[in-house]
Amino acid sequence: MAERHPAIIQQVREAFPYGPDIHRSLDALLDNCTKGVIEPLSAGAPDRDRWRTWGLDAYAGRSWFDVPWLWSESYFYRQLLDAVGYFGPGPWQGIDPFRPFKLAELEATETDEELTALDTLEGRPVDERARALLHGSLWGNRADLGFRLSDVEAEKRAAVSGLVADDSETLWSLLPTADADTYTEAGTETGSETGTSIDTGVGTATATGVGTGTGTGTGTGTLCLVADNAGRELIPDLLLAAHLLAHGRCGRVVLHVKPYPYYVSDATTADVVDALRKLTAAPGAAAGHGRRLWAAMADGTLAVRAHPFSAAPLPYAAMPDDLRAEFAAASLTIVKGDLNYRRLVGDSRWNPTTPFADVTAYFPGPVAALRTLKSDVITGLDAGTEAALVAAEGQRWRTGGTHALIQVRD
Ligand SMILES: O=P(O)(O)OC[C@H]1O[C@](O)(CO)[C@@H](O)[C@@H]1O
Repeated sequence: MAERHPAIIQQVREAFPYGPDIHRSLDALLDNCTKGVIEPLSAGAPDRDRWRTWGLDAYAGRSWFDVPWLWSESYFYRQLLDAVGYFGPGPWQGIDPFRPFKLAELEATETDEELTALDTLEGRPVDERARALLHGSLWGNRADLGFRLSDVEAEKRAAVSGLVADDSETLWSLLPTADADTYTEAGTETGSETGTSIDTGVGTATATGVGTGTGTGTGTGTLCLVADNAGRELIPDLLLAAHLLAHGRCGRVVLHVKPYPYYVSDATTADVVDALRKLTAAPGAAAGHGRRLWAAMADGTLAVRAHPFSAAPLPYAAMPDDLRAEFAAASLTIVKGDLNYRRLVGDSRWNPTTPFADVTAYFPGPVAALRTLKSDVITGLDAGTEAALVAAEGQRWRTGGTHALIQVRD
């Protein structure tokens, strides 16, 4: 925090032609978050009461370094938005201070290369495509601009492809195909699926509302996908969603994004729009997926939610009743990324062999975590895996962003 938050303030300051008032507010925030104490929100702040119930009354007056890390980080982003006039009123209202960085990534050569790689996936057996898209979504989590700010070497370090935990078979079992006769997970395709591409069209999936998910194999259940970063993570998330809908593995996808810019690159509704526009404008297979996702938004089979709790400084165990009801009704909730993992299992230094099922027992329905490891929090490892990681790397495997996991509690 001592290094990353000043660096973020500097980058935002340089990215926009802000006027003197905003520069002064940024100066004040820099001073406050490095040397000062947590200050309450102004009386007129629309979310003041919410933050008070989230702990502001208890933490105001304390050093930023003296309260839970998750809380401090979340409040920093909230205060940064205040400093740049995001909550208005005024000319900078609603202007995402991280947008230039997100757009640069969306336009990067690497993003285009990843989209081109989709073409080679077309025509591959459907189970291979499903696995590739799941792994694309998983490893897309390396694309995290906030993390890279304080760890510039992160992107250059090679990913270790063997996962530290892999419950993907359980994940697939929670997303059964609509017609089990045409496709088996083992990779044998029979009947109409043989040789077809992903282009089967999302419209074939039955639209259902949140609350009708059953996970019984009808392919009509709801998948909640709790997104993390925009750009190079959100695009593969959307492509995975397109595949699951097209193959009747769920009838509806609800994409949970942040209600406002957060942790630099976290996805908001505007970023979903940018990602879909990027897909539809791309050459090759990507455009078709983009168009079908666009149509899925129109017919409701793909929905976006921006719940205030998605940017709360609290663990998911403290989720409000309406969100709990949504997750309870879903066939599966996929939770993306490192921060969401910290919120899912609790932001604690767990013994790494603590069962994932135990720490997520409170979650109201089946839940899967797809995450690259960027913080000390880890659960659900078997003792042999942990010992091998420690022998090879000391404790660096926990935070380097080179390892990944798929963990599921059904
Ligand atoms: O985008 P992700 O995967 O949630 O990563 C964010 C994580 O990176 C960090 O910035 C790195 O420590 C953490 O604050 C946070 O858990």
